[in-house]
Amino acid sequence: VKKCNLTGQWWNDLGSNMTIDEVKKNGDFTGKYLTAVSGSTSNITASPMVGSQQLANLSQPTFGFTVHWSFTDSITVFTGQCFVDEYGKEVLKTMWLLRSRVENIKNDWNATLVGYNTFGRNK
Ligand SMILES: O=C(CCCC[C@@H]1SC[C@@H]2NC(=O)N[C@@H]21)Nc1ccc([N+](=O)[O-])cc1
Repeated sequence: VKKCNLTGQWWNDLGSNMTIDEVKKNGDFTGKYLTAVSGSTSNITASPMVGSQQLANLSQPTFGFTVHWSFTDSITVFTGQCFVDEYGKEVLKTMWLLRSRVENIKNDWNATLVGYNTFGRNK
């Protein structure tokens, strides 16, 4: 049976590193996210994340998680699915929304970035 266990270390195409702690019986998990890139001038530090995954069929689960950036006033939500590729490698295909704080509601239109990241088990 193909299996994608989210627990452990992941690296994405930007070089960011994420560590997911044990996945609880209800699918919830916590972890730490160290981004390799930032649009903020602050020094990058590790940030806490919380998330959850589907448990229905343990094969190739969908999931989501939220990163509460510790160094700048913004939040990113990721959502995606874990796949096992033809070589048996686990791959996380994700899309994200990055919401930055803006001073004025007039700037709300310009406050959310969207993108995608692929994560693997090696740097
Ligand atoms: O920079 C930030 C917080 C860090 C975001 C990293 C993003 S999350 C999606 C993508 N995948 C990664 O692994 N890393 C990137 N916040 C921010 C950005 C821009 C501004 N801004 O004012 O332009 C303010 C805060």
